[in-house]
Amino acid sequence: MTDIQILLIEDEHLFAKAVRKRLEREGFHCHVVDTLSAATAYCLSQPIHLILLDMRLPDGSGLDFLRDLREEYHLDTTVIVLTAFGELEDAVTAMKLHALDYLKKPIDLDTLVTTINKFLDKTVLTKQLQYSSTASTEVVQLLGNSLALHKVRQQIARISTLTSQTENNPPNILILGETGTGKDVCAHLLHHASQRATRPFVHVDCATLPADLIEAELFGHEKGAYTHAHTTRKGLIETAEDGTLFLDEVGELPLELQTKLLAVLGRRMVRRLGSTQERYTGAWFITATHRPLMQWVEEGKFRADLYYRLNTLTIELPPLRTCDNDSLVLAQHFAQQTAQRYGLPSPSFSPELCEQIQQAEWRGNVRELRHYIERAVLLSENGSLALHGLQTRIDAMMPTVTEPLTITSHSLTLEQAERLLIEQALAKTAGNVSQAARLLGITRMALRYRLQKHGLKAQDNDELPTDTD
Ligand SMILES: Nc1ncnc2c1ncn2[C@@H]1O[C@H](COP(=O)(O)OP(=O)(O)OP(=O)(O)O)[C@@H](O)[C@H]1O
Repeated sequence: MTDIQILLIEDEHLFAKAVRKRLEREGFHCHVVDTLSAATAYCLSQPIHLILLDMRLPDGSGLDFLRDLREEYHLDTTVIVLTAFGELEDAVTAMKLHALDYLKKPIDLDTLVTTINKFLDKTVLTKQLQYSSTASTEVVQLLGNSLALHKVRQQIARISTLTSQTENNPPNILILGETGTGKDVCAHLLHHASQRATRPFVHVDCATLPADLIEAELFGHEKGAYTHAHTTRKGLIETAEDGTLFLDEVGELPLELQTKLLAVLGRRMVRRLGSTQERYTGAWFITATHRPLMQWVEEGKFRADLYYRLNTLTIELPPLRTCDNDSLVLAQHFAQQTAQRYGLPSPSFSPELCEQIQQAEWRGNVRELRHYIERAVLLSENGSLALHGLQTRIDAMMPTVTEPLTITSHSLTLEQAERLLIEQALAKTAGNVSQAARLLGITRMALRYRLQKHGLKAQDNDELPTDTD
């Protein structure tokens, strides 16, 4: 990663996710917000090199934001405007407000990256970009001490043993998991541990490719196959050769393409659009999705036969909140890594910070934790990590008390109130001690102590042995 910080202001979540992933692959840091108010708060608190600004946001117009940025906050951050069809006038106004460029939607991600790189070429950031092209090849790992992560690493190792000994087509792998849990990392690890490590690894993000282009992108086309096919081009399946084709967000594939993909997996033959010739593909198919694919099969949104074909083997990445203590292990790793990268003093974690990191929900999983920690390290003084924001996040997750507690002659004792709250928390979390502890704002250890004190029992469905608290 470079230290180039990009802020994407966009409320189309799938598109935003695709852009963010692509930019991260290029070695940039990308933070996404979906409202102008969040964007303003972010711009005023974080160093940003570039803003990608959508014109229509739920709480106002991108132009007003740009005007405020320049005239009220006097920020000259470079802005690239993303406009939809018919918003050309807005683009012109944006240029007058010193936007660097505008790109028309649907945005081609290659063009977006080229535009960003052109901007970087022109600035003093060039050096940092050169650093990124070497750093982006940094070895990726799935870190974490939890049992759940350990199981994932074991699965990867088992598949690697299988695939490192044979030239035959390895089994298709389906990687499942919430956003930010490490599905990309997992796909790369599988590729690098296989016999194919030195061959192509082609990453296709099915959520990014526009529906009308995706078929030509995947299968390629002959010259003249359709209006804009001016040359013959091979598709991404062919480009993967006998390496790996990683179909990310495979749940987003339109149904008719699911049928075509099923045929490729069955017969291992690909035919370019407009061609009669079939070509063999020896690519290893790894797919990933954050969607509940099985449920989608039941709802008719995803082909059952393709689902079963894709998940010869399934790897399920656990959400960070179910991997006790991993958030802290990862936080310390990311903090150390960031400090080293920027030549900062080794960060120190106070006991309160450790506790807060462990109690936070991390809905965006490892990605969110990583970004939070990287920011905290960059903003910290003398290596002592700042807590800004995290406490607010935790407070926001705590249930709000709508009625003030009052003492009456027949009210509960403190002891009884505590027991009642614990019982309610356990009922809410179906007996899960970790989740109940989070709800109550105490550590798992503290909750266990209180459970014992009140003679309460909880269903222990946690991942780790209790002494790891
Ligand atoms: N266990 C882990 N150890 C170290 N880094 C991790 C781990 N899991 C994820 N990361 C890091 O978190 C970030 C997000 O990971 P990744 O892109 O693989 O997630 P993802 O599941 O593919 O997300 P999405 O569904 O949004 O595509 C990356 O920077 C990755 O290196």
